[in-house]
Amino acid sequence: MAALIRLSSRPSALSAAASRVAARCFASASASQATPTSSSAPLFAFSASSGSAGRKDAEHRNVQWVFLGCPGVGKGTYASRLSVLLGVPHIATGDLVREELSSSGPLSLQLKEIVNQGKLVSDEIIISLLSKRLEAGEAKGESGFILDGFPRTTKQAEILEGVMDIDLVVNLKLREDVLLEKCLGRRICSQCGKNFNVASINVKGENGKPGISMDPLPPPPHCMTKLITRADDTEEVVKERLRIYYEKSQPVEDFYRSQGKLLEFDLPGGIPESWPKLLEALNLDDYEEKQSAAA
Ligand SMILES: Nc1ncnc2c1ncn2[C@@H]1O[C@H](COP(=O)(O)OP(=O)(O)O)[C@@H](O)[C@H]1O
Repeated sequence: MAALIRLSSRPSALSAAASRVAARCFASASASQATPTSSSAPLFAFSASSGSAGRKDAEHRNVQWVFLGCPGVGKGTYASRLSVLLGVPHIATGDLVREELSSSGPLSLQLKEIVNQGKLVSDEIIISLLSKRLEAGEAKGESGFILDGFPRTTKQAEILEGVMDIDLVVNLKLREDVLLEKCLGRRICSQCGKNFNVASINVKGENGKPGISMDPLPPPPHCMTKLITRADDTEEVVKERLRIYYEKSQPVEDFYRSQGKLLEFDLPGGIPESWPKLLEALNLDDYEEKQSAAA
């Protein structure tokens, strides 16, 4: 599929946009009326595999993509790989929440209770954390982003749409029984922060659903003794997070589907099978080869 990735010809002005995101959120009355960017906004077609003219031009910004998908689907894994490939920051709101949790800031206790029950943090808090991250990024000269875990409610999507042009929304999909196993197998290195997975998944196909196998993603020896499990990766909490995803976050898929921005991607297996297929779906397969040849 020749996915043409459309970039706005407007410069990103992240800082201004970030402040507007926060302002929008707190002005709740206007938030629900935020108008989605029309497809007639000044856009130019950009084939991400054909030289990325837009990204070289100082006047234009880098990609602004969103990753959607249930807990455990692999948003973080694929968003972070793409961020390295495209040279854009990977911004995961779950990471921003966990950073806040591990600080002794005033929000920490309040957030801990919400997150450990598998509930969503309020739109106000999450947008304030995201705004701060975007502002810090802009100060460092960042352009573009791959958002992971945001937006998670239609209100968040409307607020974002009111201030930024999202080029593409990738919706990662996986069977629910596999999602649960993947969440329960997830481990994080408490020192380097990298994610691993000890689950070995081998589910047979049934009732028309294809089978799926995924090898564990083992940590290197130096991380082995420092592995921790997220407090919200217990069976009970993962089931609650999945329930909340279907209730609150699935409508976000419809929001972007109706704008023609949603790329549905069924993961065919683990990273070795899925990564090349995802690049193909994004029309980035050549891009990876060119990048490694240039390195
Ligand atoms: N956009 C958001 N809106 C509200 N809460 C969020 C958002 N992003 C993250 N969180 C909070 O942080 C927790 C962890 O998020 P994340 O790491 O993205 O988990 P998941 O593995 O469920 O995708 C969520 O369960 C939720 O409490």
